[in-house]
Amino acid sequence: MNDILERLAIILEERKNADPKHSYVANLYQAGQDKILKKLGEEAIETILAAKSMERDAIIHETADLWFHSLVMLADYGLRPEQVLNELDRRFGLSGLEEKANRGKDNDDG
Ligand SMILES: N=c1c2ncn([C@@H]3O[C@H](COP(=O)(O)OP(=O)(O)OP(=O)(O)O)[C@@H](O)[C@H]3O)c2ncn1[C@@H]1O[C@H](COP(=O)(O)O)[C@@H](O)[C@H]1O
Repeated sequence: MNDILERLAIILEERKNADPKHSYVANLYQAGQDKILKKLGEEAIETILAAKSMERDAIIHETADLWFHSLVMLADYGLRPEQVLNELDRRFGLSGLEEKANRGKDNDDG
């Protein structure tokens, strides 16, 4: 399995001590949480627009930007991609419909 998410996470940690003049990621950290979240929102919108355009290369490019900025957001919060992958792994095989129905039961109980 490709380990690019983990390799990127290591770089993103290192960039916490890098010079913003020489690093896009260090620049984002310096600009702060609101800037990181703004970029994440922009990339989400650009991904949607690419999907609407139905241009496959654009969809891949914009989704990569979205995933990358999600990793920056996670790193900013001290979280690692492995934790998200573990959550997806935990959900694997559990139907979204089933999960939603169980959520309803939990609400009825409480
Ligand atoms: N994967 C990426 C990556 N994907 C996208 N980007 C940058 O994310 C930005 C996307 O912003 P936009 O497309 O909105 O373009 P923009 O107009 O330049 O952005 P703004 O001026 O609006 O902020 C661009 O500057 C891209 O270069 C990335 N920058 C870095 N990485 C990885 O992060 C590592 C560390 O990067 P540095 O910290 O710059 O060394 C690199 O070695 C790469 O592996």
